[in-house]
Amino acid sequence: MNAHTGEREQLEFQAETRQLLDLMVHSIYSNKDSFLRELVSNASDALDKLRLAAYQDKDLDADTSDLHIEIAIDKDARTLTIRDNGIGMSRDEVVDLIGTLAKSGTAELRRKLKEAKDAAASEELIGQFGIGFYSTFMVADKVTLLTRKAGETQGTRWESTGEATYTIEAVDDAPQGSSVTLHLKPADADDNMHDYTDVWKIKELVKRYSDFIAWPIRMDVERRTPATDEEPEKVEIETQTLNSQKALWAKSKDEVTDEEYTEFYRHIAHAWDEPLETIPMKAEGTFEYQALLFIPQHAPFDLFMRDGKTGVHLYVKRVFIMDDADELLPEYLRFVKGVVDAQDLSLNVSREILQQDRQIRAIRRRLTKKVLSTIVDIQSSRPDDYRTLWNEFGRALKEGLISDTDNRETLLKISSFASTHSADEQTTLADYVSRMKDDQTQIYYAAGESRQLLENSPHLEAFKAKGLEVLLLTDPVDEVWSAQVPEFDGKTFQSVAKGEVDLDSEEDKAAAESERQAQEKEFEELLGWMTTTLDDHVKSVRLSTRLTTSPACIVGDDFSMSPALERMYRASGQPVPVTKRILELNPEHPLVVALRAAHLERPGDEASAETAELLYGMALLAEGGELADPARFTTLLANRLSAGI
Ligand SMILES: Nc1ncnc2c1ncn2[C@@H]1O[C@H](COP(=O)(O)OP(=O)(O)OP(=O)(O)O)[C@@H](O)[C@H]1O
Repeated sequence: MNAHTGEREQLEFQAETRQLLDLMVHSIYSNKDSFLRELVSNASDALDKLRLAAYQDKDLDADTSDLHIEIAIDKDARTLTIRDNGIGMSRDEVVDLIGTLAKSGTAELRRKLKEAKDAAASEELIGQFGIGFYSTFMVADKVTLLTRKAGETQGTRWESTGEATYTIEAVDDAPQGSSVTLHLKPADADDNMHDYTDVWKIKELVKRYSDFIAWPIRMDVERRTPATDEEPEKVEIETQTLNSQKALWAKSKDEVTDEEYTEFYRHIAHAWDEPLETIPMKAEGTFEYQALLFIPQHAPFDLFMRDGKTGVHLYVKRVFIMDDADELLPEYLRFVKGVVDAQDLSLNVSREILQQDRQIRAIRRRLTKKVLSTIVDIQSSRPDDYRTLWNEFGRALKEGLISDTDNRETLLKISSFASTHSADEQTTLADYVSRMKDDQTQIYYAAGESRQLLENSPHLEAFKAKGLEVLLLTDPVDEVWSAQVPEFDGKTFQSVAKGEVDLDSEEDKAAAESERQAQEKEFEELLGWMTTTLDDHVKSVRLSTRLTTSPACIVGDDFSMSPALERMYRASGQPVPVTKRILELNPEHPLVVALRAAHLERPGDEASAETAELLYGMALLAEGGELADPARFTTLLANRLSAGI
């Protein structure tokens, strides 16, 4: 749609945006000052983008001679304007970026905000999602955005009161870049709403939130010379630069305050919370670079989304090159935010070049090791922070167990898992090993969809009876790493649902073995017959050493895929052949004993075949599996029950 100057259109906000705006207007967030940080942050990004665009496209018709941010106050009109001469936005971009919430996950944010009971909970959520431009409606009852994209001639004016609609019109004389004018609500000290037309307040906020911004933030300030006997009062306007523009990553840790680090983190990560840990790094020598990394306190909502963002920005000699430089850290550390400033790369380095660059690979190795060793330190010295970190990012870190064999040992060390040892505390592998029984040689684990399902699964019966601790793994990624990681501290990982388990202690072994042989003989006929009868469903039927109370369970081969993993692959659209597993029977269970007797007495009896099939179905249900034909199962069950009554 093309509009010309004078044609003002009224458009509606997308429903989700409207609700989010509503929350902003009625201001659930107590730190109202932060709108300024958001606007300055956006302006700074726009300047970064323009510098880069001009560098990459020599023909771009843009003015890059004095890139800066300007803040203007109009006390009489009660407006505050934040202006930049950066990249600007086209009309379509304004509609897309400002009129709709293009971000995925917005619906989720809204739902969670509704559930959030108090301001603290809301703030936490905003920290997770970020609300950027919309934060202006916390302090303004009308916002005007005037913008012109660098290289284009026509500008756009957008205006809204934060209600259902906004207006948009084309303008001919807009300067390059964007200016956002806030028509301020009345100041209200009780509601943390300061007077944002107060020069000192603005100076203080810029200093506090945006001092490190690399571009000058300027403001015209009145300078009054008091009247003397000879001269009347003189009022001059002086343009001041409010920020020091110092790159924090180039400073050593003791030169920077925690507040400065926090504000920088918020700028770089588009976050509203505080970092859990700040990691400054400096490398001199062959590859010179500085890095400043942050581990957040909260996982972003898109941590597990396909197009989720990675967090490290690349600079070359202080010049912003790209955000989301995903070559700088492995994917499993995508929650780490920050910047890397490399000295020896070319300014027009592309993503493709990054992938092959030796220096980048060396930086990536160093950063990875540093982040992991930092987590090791947090684990040993700040248990509460470690728990937060693991709860938020453990699932991502466990992906590293699969992809990063170089750091596997460290990753195993920092991992924690639920276990049968405690109902609410997770355990490290080292702690598990310290509790192992004298003759225990393996680390046992059960993998599945929920703790409850695993705890009650027949697979765990003998482990429980013998007091053996079992890790309870419920993340999809657990199924994958546990099958690939060979060992921890010399102990192999053994699934309770795979292979044959031998839980007898050394002294009991001989007795158990001879009893087993006797039982094998006794049940030989039944097992052979059941294997044939259930041929469509299972690979074989055998006696179990893991059951104490259930009649039967189903187990996989040592290397077969578990049913949960099969379902996961199928859900993601990958074809997976059906693997037949093994049905194990509990030779002590009355039902199994009776079935053996019935089969011997009346071979070929339909009732025995039905009972065999029911046993298989029950074992499947007990592990949380799904019946292929539930209607048939219920019919068989009804038959058997009525025959018994
Ligand atoms: N001053 C500006 N100049 C150019 N583009 C801008 C400017 N301000 C905002 N934008 C565009 O609008 C988009 C949305 O801005 P908004 O502040 O809502 O979110 P954000 O900065 O992307 O992320 P966050 O919500 O985490 O702050 C930006 O990504 C940017 O593309």
